[in-house]
Amino acid sequence: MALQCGIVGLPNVGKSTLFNSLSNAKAQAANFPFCTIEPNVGVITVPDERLVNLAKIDNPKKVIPTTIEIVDIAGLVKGASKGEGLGNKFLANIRETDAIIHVLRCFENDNITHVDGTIDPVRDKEIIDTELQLKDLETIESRIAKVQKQAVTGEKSAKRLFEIFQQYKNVLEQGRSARTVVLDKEDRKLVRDLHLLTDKPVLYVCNVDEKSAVNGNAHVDAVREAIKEENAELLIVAAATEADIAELETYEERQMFLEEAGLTESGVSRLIRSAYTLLNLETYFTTGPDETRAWTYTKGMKAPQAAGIIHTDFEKGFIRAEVIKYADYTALGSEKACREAGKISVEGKEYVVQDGDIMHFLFNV
Ligand SMILES: Nc1ncnc2c1ncn2[C@@H]1O[C@H](COP(=O)(O)OP(=O)(O)OP(=O)(O)O)[C@@H](O)[C@H]1O
Ligand SMILES: [Mg+2]
Repeated sequence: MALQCGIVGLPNVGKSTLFNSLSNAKAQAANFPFCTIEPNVGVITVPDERLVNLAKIDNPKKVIPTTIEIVDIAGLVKGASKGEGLGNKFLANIRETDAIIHVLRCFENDNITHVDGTIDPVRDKEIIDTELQLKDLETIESRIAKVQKQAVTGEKSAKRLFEIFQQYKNVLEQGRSARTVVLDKEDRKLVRDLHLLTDKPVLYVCNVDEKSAVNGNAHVDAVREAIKEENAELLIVAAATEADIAELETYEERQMFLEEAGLTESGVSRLIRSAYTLLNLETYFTTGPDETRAWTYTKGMKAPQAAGIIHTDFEKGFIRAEVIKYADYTALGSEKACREAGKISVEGKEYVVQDGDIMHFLFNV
């Protein structure tokens, strides 16, 4: 299943415009608040030069990039956690995502309505954060009520859970996000089914005008200062410009347009790369005469789990993996040459897959 990133922000800040610049599925983007009600879902193929280079070597029948899903969600307003605006429905859409792309309006334009009258991305960010935190507080309070009894009489894990919930509650009550609570691996497992909104990794996208696409502006600086302690990524994107670029037919045209705007890489590529880092994702490849394909896995995964992404049987019946490094494959030009040069390593269940590995799994079922 593809990972999902949800685009959130106040109404009319450019969420659908950003969505349109990212995906081929088109959402309605217009200058009025609450233009989007039903979430728009788009699939983005992850651009990867290595996939192209491998395909050049093997010339397969099919080349399959890996994908992530982007969801354009309705705008959120103050009071959403209490059902204002599109309130709870909106929050349910966010709960289903793996990461949040938080769009902040950092462009001045008197013709585009701002629901709060002035351009102030730091205030906007706080409005959204507060709503998400209030919703999390509600979740945590109801969970605390449930484990309270067990925490006194029950097992050690229930006691620990109770402590962690209290920690979350304290943080949220101070107006901070759940992601500021740092847990070790064991504790993480305990709270796996909690799905707090403010625990999801977040990427801030400062939506600027075309002139500020490269260096940003004072609004961007203010956001950068405000998120300094959050351990979050910030990306400057001129969404309206990017959406125009995405409309162009050919790669050459798009490249020319980008250069005119002073950009070397499209916002789409930058955003996807950031989302990958944010979600702790890497890519391995499989390649041969039939198919060259990129697979997304979570950093640190061992060979059997990584094989399970292709098919659960690969994980269940895992025997071993043959691994070729991308650099060797492209330098030597074929699997045969790699074999002859001793560049294929045979790895077992404990092998930790590395970004760019070319994998061949052996399994029996
Ligand atoms: N960087 C930008 N510069 C100028 N105008 C922009 C920029 N980004 C978006 N806009 C304009 O802002 C308006 C609102 O954009 P959009 O519909 O994408 O907002 P939204 O956040 O999806 O709103 P809603 O929450 O109502 O769905 C549109 O007219 C769009 O063209
Ligand atoms: Mg919209």
